[in-house]
Amino acid sequence: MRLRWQFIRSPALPESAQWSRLLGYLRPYRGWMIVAVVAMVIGAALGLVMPLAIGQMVNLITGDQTLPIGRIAVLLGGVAVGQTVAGLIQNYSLTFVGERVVADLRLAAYQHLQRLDLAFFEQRRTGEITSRITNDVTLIQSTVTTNLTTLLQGMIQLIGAIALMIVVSWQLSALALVLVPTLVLIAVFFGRWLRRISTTVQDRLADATSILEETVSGVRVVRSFGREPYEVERFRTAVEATFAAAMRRAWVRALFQPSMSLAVWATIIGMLVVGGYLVSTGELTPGNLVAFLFYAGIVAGSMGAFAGLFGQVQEALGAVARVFELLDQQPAVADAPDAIPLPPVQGRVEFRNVSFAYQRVENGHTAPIVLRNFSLVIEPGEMVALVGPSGAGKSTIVSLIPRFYDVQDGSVLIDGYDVRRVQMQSLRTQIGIVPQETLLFSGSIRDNIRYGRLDADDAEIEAAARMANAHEFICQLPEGYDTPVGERGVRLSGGQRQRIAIARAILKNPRILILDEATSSLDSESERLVQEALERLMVGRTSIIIAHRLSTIRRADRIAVIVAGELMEIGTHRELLTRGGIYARLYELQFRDPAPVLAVG
Ligand SMILES: Nc1ncnc2c1ncn2[C@@H]1O[C@H](COP(=O)(O)OP(=O)(O)OP(=O)(O)O)[C@@H](O)[C@H]1O
Repeated sequence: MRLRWQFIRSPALPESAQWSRLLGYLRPYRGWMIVAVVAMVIGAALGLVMPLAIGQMVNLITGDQTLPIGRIAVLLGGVAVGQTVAGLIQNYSLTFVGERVVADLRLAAYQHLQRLDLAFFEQRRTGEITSRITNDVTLIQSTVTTNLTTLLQGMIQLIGAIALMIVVSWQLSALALVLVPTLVLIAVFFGRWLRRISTTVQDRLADATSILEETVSGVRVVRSFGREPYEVERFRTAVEATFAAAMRRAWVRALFQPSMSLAVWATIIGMLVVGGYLVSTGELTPGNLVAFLFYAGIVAGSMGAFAGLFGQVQEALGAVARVFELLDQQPAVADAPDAIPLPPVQGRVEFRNVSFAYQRVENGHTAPIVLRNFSLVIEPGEMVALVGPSGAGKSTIVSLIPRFYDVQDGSVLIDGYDVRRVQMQSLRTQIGIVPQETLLFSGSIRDNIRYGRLDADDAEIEAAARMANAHEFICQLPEGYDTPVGERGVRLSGGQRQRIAIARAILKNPRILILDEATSSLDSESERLVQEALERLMVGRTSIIIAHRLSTIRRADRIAVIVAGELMEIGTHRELLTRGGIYARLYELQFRDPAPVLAVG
């Protein structure tokens, strides 16, 4: 199924504005474009000389010709060589411009993507975003280059050929004026029909592909429910639908070719009959008749090409609109124009009367408030554990510190600086995040740790890995630090990935640390290694932990109990227990429940 894009739509640009914007991308390469256009004009002009030369050759054979054969041969040879060279130059320069524009657009779109806020990514499917930067940009490539020049070339040839046809024989031209457009109309009719059916074939194929994708990535679900026969049946239905659509297309294609050749032959015969009559009356030389037929062919070819172009240009216009829409997407969270760099901080984090709701655009519903008048001050070097039921807003609270989202009310302050007043880069370099699930990028273990600080040398990486209790297991991998990880690399266990994340954070050396403790329990040895690494990491930093384990909570300087987006209690473990409130109840539950999880989330 194809979902519609859910971009926050800026008013769509009119087509002409999109064209001129697209042409803007050609501007840096106008030198190459000029070369291509000149080559194209020369090629088209030579193409128009060719029938004349062939006509002369025919006249020579039939004895109606005065030009010596040597001259004609040189002319024909020259035209052929000239056309080849012009074609070569045109192709190369056009490909160059096309590929450059694609590369520039892709880069611009990717750079823009990196500026967009997290909410943008959460509201869209990954495939849709990547498709804009890959498929849509590629579609544009042919428009900006080949299609534009084909149009230009076709026009030159069309006008030139019609003019020469009239010069050669006005009577035949009048006939052609009726016959050739009929031919083109037939081609256009079939072309449209074919395109419609082709779209259906593509849609059916996409249905089958999405079943394939879903069941490959969700193979565990399929197996665990024993749904293999069901999935095969689902796939079979989709494949058969594709087959049926493809056969309808085959039928139209099969009909297309003979009908077209019939129409072409009828046209040629018509012209030959009238032309033959004109030759017999001496009004036309045989060579001119041949030349005329060639020009008629060129006219038909150019008209057919225009018809084909129309569809392609429409398709490309859609792609252009989609790419520009992405480029025009404004980040909801961006540096203020007068943002200052955040100086190195001590690490005091303050939430001052914060109210927050996620802005969801697609349903038009008012987003529920997640945090209500939330205030909390965390002193430099302090370790605060956030606890509370699932969905209480713990992850939301920590995501406001690096300004992943902007608050609707109140403010988040770091060392007294409002996070909206400072440059995001300077803010985020001072914050380290160790998530529940660590994403490793494709590359080696070393590259993945270096992600914490790109200029770190090998010794620093190793030291960080040692502190994170990761050095030992890394050394046991087949290629040590150079072992590839990620999609096609080794698969690391949950505990190992966490220790890589900790090593990254150690290398980054941030003043403020955000930890989202993993909920899935590790085996006790792995747990001990992770805990030890975390403790080393937290020393001397402000740490905010979304805590799930009692051991972590006990160690915290203060525990903040969050329920439904509000701070219900705060204090040390002991204080909160003696208070006998929500925390005490949660703690009691903890003892009745053997799982070492306080906040289920
Ligand atoms: N990216 C998001 N977009 C929209 N709503 C969200 C988003 N993330 C969380 N929410 C909603 O905000 C509320 C708070 O979620 P949050 O993840 O902060 O809770 P939590 O206490 O961290 O829960 P858990 O322990 O289960 O992770 C929930 O109702 C959730 O549905």
